[in-house]
Amino acid sequence: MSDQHAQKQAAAKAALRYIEDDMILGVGTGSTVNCLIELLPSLRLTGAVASSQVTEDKLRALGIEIVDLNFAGTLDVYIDGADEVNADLQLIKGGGGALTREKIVAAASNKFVCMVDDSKMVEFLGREFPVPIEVLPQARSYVARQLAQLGGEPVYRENFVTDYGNVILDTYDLDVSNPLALEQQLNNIVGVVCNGVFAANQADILLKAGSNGVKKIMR
Ligand SMILES: O=C[C@H](O)[C@H](O)[C@H](O)COP(=O)(O)O
Repeated sequence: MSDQHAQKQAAAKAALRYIEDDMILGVGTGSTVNCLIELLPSLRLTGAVASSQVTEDKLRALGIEIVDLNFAGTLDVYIDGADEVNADLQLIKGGGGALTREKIVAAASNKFVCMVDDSKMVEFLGREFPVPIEVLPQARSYVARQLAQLGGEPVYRENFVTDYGNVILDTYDLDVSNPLALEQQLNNIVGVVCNGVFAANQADILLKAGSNGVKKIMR
């Protein structure tokens, strides 16, 4: 087992304290969340709102009831990972392509608990990891030109279709110095469904796992 995997498991274990009996839990997507999903059968959940088809399938396989967000109301807690996190608990997400459904569930939750290993912490978002942008297929080329005008370098994610039937432009070199402003600016491009900057829906609590254990950071 790699150190990094052990750290993901430690972060997932630490996240259990935010889950209460009879809760409908918002569940994210990715390898860190997969460590959490393995622990869920021992809990007494009413059900879960899944942030992707992949997560939904994993939860179902473990016998966890899937709840449609439209019938769940506001969730108490959403737990997910991230691709990059800055000191203000703003995030880049969407490496697995689930950003839109993830942002919806995060927005519909009172508390967003984010679990990461040390490697995800950055001083500046977007310097290494590109910003994933979900785009309506027909608008792909137009949106790519708009992103280039903003100084970005969009790369079409080949052989990938989102849960909503859209495509992803992984965009390098965007200026993410003001994440909230960039998030809004990207949303304003016609044809963009959602972008992977989570500034308006940043994490409330960060569980950061490192070689010395899991540190809790509050917003
Ligand atoms: O679309 C995928 C999600 O945003 C994931 O939460 C993110 O990519 C982190 O995944 P992992 O825990 O595998 O690093």
